[in-house]
Amino acid sequence: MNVSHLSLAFGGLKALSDVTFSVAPGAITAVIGPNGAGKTSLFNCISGFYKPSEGKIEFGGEDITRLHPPARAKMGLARTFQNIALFRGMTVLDNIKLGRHAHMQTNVFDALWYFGRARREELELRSELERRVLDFLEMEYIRDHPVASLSYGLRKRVELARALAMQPRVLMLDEPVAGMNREETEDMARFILDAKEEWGVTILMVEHDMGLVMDISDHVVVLNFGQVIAAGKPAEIQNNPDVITAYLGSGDVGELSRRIACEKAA
Ligand SMILES: Nc1ncnc2c1ncn2[C@@H]1O[C@H](COP(=O)(O)OP(=O)(O)OP(=O)(O)O)[C@@H](O)[C@H]1O
Repeated sequence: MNVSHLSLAFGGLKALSDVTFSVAPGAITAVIGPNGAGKTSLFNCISGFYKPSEGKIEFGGEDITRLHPPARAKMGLARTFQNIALFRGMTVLDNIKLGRHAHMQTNVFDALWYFGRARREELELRSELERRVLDFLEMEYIRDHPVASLSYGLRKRVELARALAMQPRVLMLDEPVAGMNREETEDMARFILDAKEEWGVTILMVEHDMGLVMDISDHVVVLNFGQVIAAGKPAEIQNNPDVITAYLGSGDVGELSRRIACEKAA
């Protein structure tokens, strides 16, 4: 995926200015930056919820800048949300099944085309995939539990499962470990890495947890005031003076300096 010269304004406020970066296939790319830097705005432009005023987003060689979110999802762009967006009264499995709708045919001709054996085979394949996702995320034992009865960490995992069940080419994770305790964070880190390594999914994530970002990312893009101020490997980013300056005064600087101190001590 290539994002080029993307700009977005809310009235007089420039949320994004000339943002350019690439997401390498098969890698984990993280977008970081202090509060209000433009990370969520960037995610919303990429998934199609916001229309950028300038710039281009290419996905799999196609220009998707003007496509609606469902069309992008159909092309293999899946996302999770910062605040959990699940149907709380429904079971884990039913929530995961909702991911399939991105691939299901909706018009009459498509429905007729799929009628009968082909349709049944597709449904069987989907069930098999949902079973594999449940197994992969170690959630088989809660498949029939209502989402409302689950812990916060498990609910975040259901969101990941639903996105994976869309068989995405690129999975966008919006703050996947926000609000999680250490153990839940470690579990999620392992699942994200495995999604990349075992399922071959390309990952683009926004995350405040600097420890997670530095541990699992292949490439980090740093935003500040809507502009890219640095991009590179985690080790390069955490020693970049512009990044450290951008984080001064933000709540995340503590974690960043702790990481730098640990690297120096090692
Ligand atoms: N819908 C909106 N209307 C007006 N201004 C907005 C809107 N969404 C975001 N902004 C502004 O755009 C800027 C970038 O916000 P954004 O939410 O993208 O940053 P962020 O990096 O995701 O922040 P955080 O880490 O706090 O989630 C901020 O100044 C914010 O106030």
